[in-house]
Amino acid sequence: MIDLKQLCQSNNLDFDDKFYEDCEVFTKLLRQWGQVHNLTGSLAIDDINENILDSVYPLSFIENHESFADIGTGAGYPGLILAMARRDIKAYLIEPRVKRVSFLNFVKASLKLENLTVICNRVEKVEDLNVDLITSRAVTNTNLLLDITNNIKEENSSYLFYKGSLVQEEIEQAKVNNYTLVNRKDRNYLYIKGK
Ligand SMILES: C[S@@+](CC[C@H](N)C(=O)[O-])C[C@H]1O[C@@H](n2cnc3c(N)ncnc32)[C@H](O)[C@@H]1O
Repeated sequence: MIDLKQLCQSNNLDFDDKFYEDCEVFTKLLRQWGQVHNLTGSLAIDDINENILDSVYPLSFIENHESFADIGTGAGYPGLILAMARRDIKAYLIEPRVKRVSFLNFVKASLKLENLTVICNRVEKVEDLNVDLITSRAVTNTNLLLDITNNIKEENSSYLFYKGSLVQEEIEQAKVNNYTLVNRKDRNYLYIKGK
């Protein structure tokens, strides 16, 4: 089994001990809830650690943001993990499926994540929210993501989309400018800067 701290450090990421303790609680709860409810894919520890690393990896290259909203957080990747890693940033998780929202709220309460708000809705129906970073993994293509998040963006919002091999086609289709593309294994992180 690969230790999460070692995994993060070998990727030039370091967090305080509290983050790793929180990840242990998250992992335990995910494995408990995941056996009963259909929350996510693999519940193997190594896969959970890899998903945690995938979630926080962009913290090594993105700018500082005051708030972010994660679209379609599911069982927690990447938005819940980002909120655990950066308790100083206001975090919103937008997820319409009730069981997944119950799990996210249970983790929020267990870890006393005061920076976190979980919204049970589809993003296009969310009102009165504007954030300066919008994140999403495995929900829909870039063009559609930009479209359905129009109501929660600020004038200069940035975007961080966790993409796979189709990222270049998506960039062209969505006519994206001013972006950074960072690759790690099969993951392509598409960071579209608002300013
Ligand atoms: C394949 S799961 C991905 C979950 C998580 N982001 C991950 O990478 O493991 C897609 C999630 O997006 C949510 N979703 C789908 N359409 C959405 C929408 N319009 N607004 C917010 N969430 C949405 C689904 O309920 C589901 O939990």
